[in-house]
Amino acid sequence: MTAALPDPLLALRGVTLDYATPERIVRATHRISFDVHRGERLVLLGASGCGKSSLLKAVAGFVPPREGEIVLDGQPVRGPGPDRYVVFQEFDQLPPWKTVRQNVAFPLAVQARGRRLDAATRAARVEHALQQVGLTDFGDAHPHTLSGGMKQRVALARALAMEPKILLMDEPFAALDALTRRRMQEELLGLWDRLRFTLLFVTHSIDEALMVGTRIVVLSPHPGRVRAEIDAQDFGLHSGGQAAFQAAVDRIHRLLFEPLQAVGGTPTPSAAPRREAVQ
Ligand SMILES: Nc1ncnc2c1ncn2[C@@H]1O[C@H](COP(=O)(O)OP(=O)(O)OP(=O)(O)O)[C@@H](O)[C@H]1O
Repeated sequence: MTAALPDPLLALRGVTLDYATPERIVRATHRISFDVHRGERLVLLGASGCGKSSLLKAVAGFVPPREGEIVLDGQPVRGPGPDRYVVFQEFDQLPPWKTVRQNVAFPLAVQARGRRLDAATRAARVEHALQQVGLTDFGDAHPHTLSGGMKQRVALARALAMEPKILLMDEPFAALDALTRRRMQEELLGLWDRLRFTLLFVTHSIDEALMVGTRIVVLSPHPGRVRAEIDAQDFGLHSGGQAAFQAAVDRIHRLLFEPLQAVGGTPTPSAAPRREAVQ
């Protein structure tokens, strides 16, 4: 007997996203379906323009689907909400005049205007978030005195203080040099090891997808369709030189850039995505 999978935390069902421009309708994604389970690090991987950011915005509630639905913890997504937190490339954009503690408290204070969150609860959440990311001793420091990795931890503490059900990250490390990017990935995975938050992470780097994700949804070029789902649990930051890792990179490269027939798929728009382990 096979054990039933638990209900997904996040489910996208046939999500088509369109943008109306004065000249025409731009289709960003076509009938995208995938699940994200609790504690999973799901990566959306695809070439520029395949609709990754649009999907993230739709999950965040900023772009309504043209068709299909997005369900978070059993509730249809109808707009933005505190149960989802988007971590932008903000590590260097923390207001420099605010201390670390004030930076972490800020989104919570903004959100509290619409909700009943008293000051004591907010302060407790801030301290807890600082402790979760190991920055308790730096609460009174200002961002310019911190390393890049510590700034990322501040950004994540801001998110954790909001207690969202899922963290959404859109190419957070794209603008960084290779060494810094690597350090940031280490910080992120180190925190995940301790806290096991649920992460939906967008990238166009195959290596990053394999290292950061426990599972990868590979999207075809514009408009994005699900091309394959890849199990990446066995890869991590230190898999780089391994033959199995290189084989996975090559396979995903083919999935991304070769016509569907060439990699053994069915060339219909509604083709079911391939679910495969690449090791
Ligand atoms: N506000 C908008 N108005 C019109 N078209 C848009 C808008 N936002 C995105 N698009 C179009 O939707 C498609 C998907 O864009 P999106 O930014 O989601 O792709 P992406 O995969 O995140 O790309 P990148 O990796 O370059 O950020 C593109 O063709 C883009 O031009």
